[in-house]
Amino acid sequence: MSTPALAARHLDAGHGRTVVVDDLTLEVAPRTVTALVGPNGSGKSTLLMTLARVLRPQAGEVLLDGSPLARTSSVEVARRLGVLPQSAVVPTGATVREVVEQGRYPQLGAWAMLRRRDDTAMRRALELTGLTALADRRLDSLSGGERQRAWIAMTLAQETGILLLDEPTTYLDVRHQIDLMNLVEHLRDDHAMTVVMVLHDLNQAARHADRIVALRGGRVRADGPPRAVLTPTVLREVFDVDAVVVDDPVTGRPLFVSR
Ligand SMILES: Nc1ncnc2c1ncn2[C@@H]1O[C@H](COP(=O)(O)OP(=O)(O)OP(=O)(O)O)[C@@H](O)[C@H]1O
Repeated sequence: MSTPALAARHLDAGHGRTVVVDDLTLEVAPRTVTALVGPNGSGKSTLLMTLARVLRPQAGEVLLDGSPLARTSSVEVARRLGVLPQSAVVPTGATVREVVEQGRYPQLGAWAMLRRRDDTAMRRALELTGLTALADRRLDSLSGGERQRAWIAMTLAQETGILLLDEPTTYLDVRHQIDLMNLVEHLRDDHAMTVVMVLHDLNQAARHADRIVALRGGRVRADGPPRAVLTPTVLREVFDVDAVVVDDPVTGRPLFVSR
């Protein structure tokens, strides 16, 4: 396998002294989409935020393109890794355009030449999230879904090779959920990006991810392609759900239906 885009080695992660993620080892191949799933409190966000260096590992290490994340500069991390956290503080008065522009800060260099690229990156991020018409609206005047799309646009404007998304479809109506999942696949296929995202919708994970990692109690309980993870046994063991798994009539991927 080529150097993993991201790797966790014997990672312990948590909050204060509480260990949430316990001795976790994981390698994420470049140009893949990985879905992290698991019950509430199983450690998905804690893991994602530790991979993003928002949280410091309690033990073990995270590698970004093979190099220790802890020894990579903050600017370099921000250039290579975009993060959409579960909740973000809405800046009072800021417009969508201003928020998305913040995504460009890590890329800003001393050369004025870069401005053109910034404009292009911002325009593209607004277009991809369907926010062009709302660019001058204040973020605090938007609906929950529009605001969520603005955060996603900010993350996209960063133009990183890796995206870590925590429940990106939260607040989105079904049309925008589909658009976002298609966008994730487009970023992988046409822009060689690596995406790790926390999802609660298992059918969405099965449909759009190459790999599903199921956590419970801070440990990996199942890991593999959707067909290997979305099984009645895993659904029972990880989620306490009694379910049947059928073939999605559109994609042929596994689709679960609870009993
Ligand atoms: N800031 C914090 N301080 C202390 N404990 C925390 C903090 N954030 C999360 N936890 C605890 O860590 C554990 C794992 O939380 P985490 O948010 O990683 O789970 P999750 O799988 O993402 O859950 P959910 O599906 O509910 O979003 C939970 O028991 C939670 O209460």
